[in-house]
Amino acid sequence: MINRVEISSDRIRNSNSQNGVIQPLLTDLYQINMAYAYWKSGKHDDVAVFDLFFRKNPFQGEFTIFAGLQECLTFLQNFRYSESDIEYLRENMPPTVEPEYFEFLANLTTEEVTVYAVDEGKVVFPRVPLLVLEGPLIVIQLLETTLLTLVNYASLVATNAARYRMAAGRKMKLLEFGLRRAQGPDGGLSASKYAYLGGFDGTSNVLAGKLYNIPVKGTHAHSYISSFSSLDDLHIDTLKHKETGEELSLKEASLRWRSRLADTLNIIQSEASDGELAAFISFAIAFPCGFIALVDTYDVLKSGILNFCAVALGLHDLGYRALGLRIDSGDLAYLSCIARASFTTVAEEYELDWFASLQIIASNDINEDTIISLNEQGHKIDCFGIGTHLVTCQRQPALGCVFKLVEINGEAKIKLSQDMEKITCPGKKSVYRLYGEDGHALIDLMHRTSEEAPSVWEESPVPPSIPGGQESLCEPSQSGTPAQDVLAERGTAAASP
Ligand SMILES: Nc1ncnc2c1ncn2[C@@H]1O[C@H](COP(=O)(O)OP(=O)(O)OP(=O)(O)O)[C@@H](O)[C@H]1O
Ligand SMILES: O=P(O)(O)OC[C@H]1O[C@H](OP(=O)(O)OP(=O)(O)O)[C@H](O)[C@@H]1O
Ligand SMILES: O=C(O)c1cccnc1
Ligand SMILES: [Mg+2]
Repeated sequence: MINRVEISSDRIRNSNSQNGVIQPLLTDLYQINMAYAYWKSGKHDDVAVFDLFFRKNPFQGEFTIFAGLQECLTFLQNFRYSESDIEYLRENMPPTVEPEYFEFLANLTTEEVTVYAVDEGKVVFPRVPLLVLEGPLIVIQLLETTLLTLVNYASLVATNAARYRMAAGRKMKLLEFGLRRAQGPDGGLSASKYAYLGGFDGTSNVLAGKLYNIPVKGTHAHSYISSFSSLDDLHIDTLKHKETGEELSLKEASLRWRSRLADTLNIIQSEASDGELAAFISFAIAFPCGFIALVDTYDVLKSGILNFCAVALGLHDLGYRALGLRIDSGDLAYLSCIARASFTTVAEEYELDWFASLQIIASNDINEDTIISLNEQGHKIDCFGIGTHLVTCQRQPALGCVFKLVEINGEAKIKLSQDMEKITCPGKKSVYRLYGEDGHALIDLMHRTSEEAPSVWEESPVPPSIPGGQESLCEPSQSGTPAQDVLAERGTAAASP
């Protein structure tokens, strides 16, 4: 399950450019101090093995999605202190530090480091190493903080996104809207990237779309609606018919439809906002093939739905189909049901089947519990736009991945603690995800690399009832239930999380 990966593989060379702040000085000072002390005490040639792992699943959940690997490998491949880095360290470390140390740092690369890793995007469990680094102690020590910062938030957001996906179901469209609320520009970019990895369909973050090839999507804000006060604010109200090219008034068409629809939908036309209608018409003229309207600026039931349907039908007269609407406040379950019922009524009344399946997007402080609650109540939403709680990981703001020394010069090392949770599993380990005959994953089995690999169809001494095999993770395995690789060879579908 945890395989050797090439730091300089094609997938790294071909990967998109890395955020400029990911560089060797993006670390804690104590790493560079330790490296000096190692160097000074002649530990240049010591070979170390470090495990990167977490102790507890986030969000009081049962799983974690591993993310950030590609960024780690790119970082390792490019690892090199620049001249200005060295200059900075020279000026900021104590004057007693020997000048030769800075020469040593200037020539440091990760060439002698071997990386073993779980595939990015896999489901992972506590205590199982996600990354194992083997190589010169000094170099690996210098990598700790950066690797942790690359994996911790990435995996947390990917896990959060996967949980939202599980709550919302496969069919629901999920858009990430979090940039404005993220922990700074960097957090915003990472959130967009790893929410997509965790199962979202797209992002509103344009730079993330460009850098990471994520679909970018967007509607409009309340400011667009409230910038129009009346129909007089419409400077342009015509649009070319999609097929004939004839220039026709979308305003006239929408107004005609609004009068008819007021009867059809039983809404008092005079209570609907003309400013909102003007905003919808102008937005539809700008995006006739992609018209989505935000309908809650004034009143969803008295104004937004009526104005949206009027412009959608006006657009239809001109040969275009609207896409849908977005609701950003109020009771999202109730309002979505009313919106859908209105679409169905219009579809039936005017024999326009497609109108019944217009998209309903909901947003506004949505979190996992909101989605679960909406499902229980029943709703007609097709797409959630989710920002704040997704990117800030409301329920748990950090994942606790750690990076621990487990072997030095072939000798296993342990960290003891009064706190049982903090005791490390010593030694270089291999990890096997064991699958049952039906293709479902049973446990992750971890043992010393020097021990024999588990073999197919041989009984495991590990009780299968232990979830994730976690309590037995430090025990050596003599044999095992069918292993993933062998099942794959036999053509059995291995459970891929
Ligand atoms: N039917 C529902 N069931 C459960 N939660 C809902 C439902 N409808 C909306 N929510 C959630 O309830 C909260 C409503 O928040 P709040 O009262 O601050 O917003 P609002 O008054 O509707 O709109 P705003 O203050 O943004 O104009 C949001 O988190 C929203 O996602
Ligand atoms: O609610 P989130 O999950 O963070 O999703 C993003 C929010 O950002 C936008 O408005 P913004 O919150 O800026 O303004 P608002 O308070 O008027 O909704 C949008 O309309 C959403 O409400
Ligand atoms: O496109 C949207 O509707 C959007 C984008 C960011 C934040 N809120 C909404
Ligand atoms: Mg909001």
